[in-house]
Amino acid sequence: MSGSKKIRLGVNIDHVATLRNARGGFVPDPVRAAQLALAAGADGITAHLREDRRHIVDEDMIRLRRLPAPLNFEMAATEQMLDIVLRVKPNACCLVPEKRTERTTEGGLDVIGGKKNLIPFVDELNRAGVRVSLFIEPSIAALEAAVEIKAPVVELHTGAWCNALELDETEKAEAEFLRLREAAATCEKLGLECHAGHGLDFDSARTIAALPQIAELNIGHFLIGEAVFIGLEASVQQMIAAIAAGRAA
Ligand SMILES: CC(=O)[C@@H](O)[C@H](O)COP(=O)(O)O
Ligand SMILES: NCC(=O)COP(=O)(O)O
Repeated sequence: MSGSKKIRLGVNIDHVATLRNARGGFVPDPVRAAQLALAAGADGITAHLREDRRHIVDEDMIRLRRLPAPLNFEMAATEQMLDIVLRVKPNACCLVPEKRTERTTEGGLDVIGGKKNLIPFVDELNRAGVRVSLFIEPSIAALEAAVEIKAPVVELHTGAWCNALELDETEKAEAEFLRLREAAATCEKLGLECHAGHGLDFDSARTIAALPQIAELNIGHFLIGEAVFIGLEASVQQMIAAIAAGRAA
């Protein structure tokens, strides 16, 4: 697999909705953020319809789907979500674990314990023409389960690595990066398309972009936070430049 191919950037606009919901009402509008991100060069939009609707709500998904850009619909593997995703018909759907009390997605989907339920769930999405990815820990066992589940794509959870970098836990960060590197290489062997995301900033995105198997990065919280200081377009453009620099290194 060539590492020279451009990495797609999916901009996750969830936290524009977090800000909107803090006051109620309609502003700031995540759809406007999506339009700006696309104008700045993002390849697609990612949004997570959480079961508790803490940020993105159902109507946001319908409006995001009308944009002329790929929509990656993140959701828990529940019957209610399946019903919504089959109506919205996004280009892609990323299945993620959810816990009501978590502040953010704490780990990867339990693809080993949940295999029996995930096989028919993913089959239904595959048959509907929605490209499915599984948001998983960078572990070989999880990748092998993803193949059995017949998901064409996995998204490696980069949160543990990014947290270690942020806390200056050098040894842990190195160990987590090795896990990601090995998992990305295993994706290639198993025929899985490899995406990654969670907690990435300009530096970590540049570093992970050097892994030749990475085809797509989905990044949200940092970009929206940075937009407060430099604007969303500049934030997305700097991220695209960081990813391109990492890929070229
Ligand atoms: C799957 C995932 O973890 C993210 O896309 C997430 O939705 C970002 O926002 P929160 O985890 O804060 O809901
Ligand atoms: N799956 C995308 C994702 O997890 C985005 O996380 P973050 O960049 O908002 O931390």
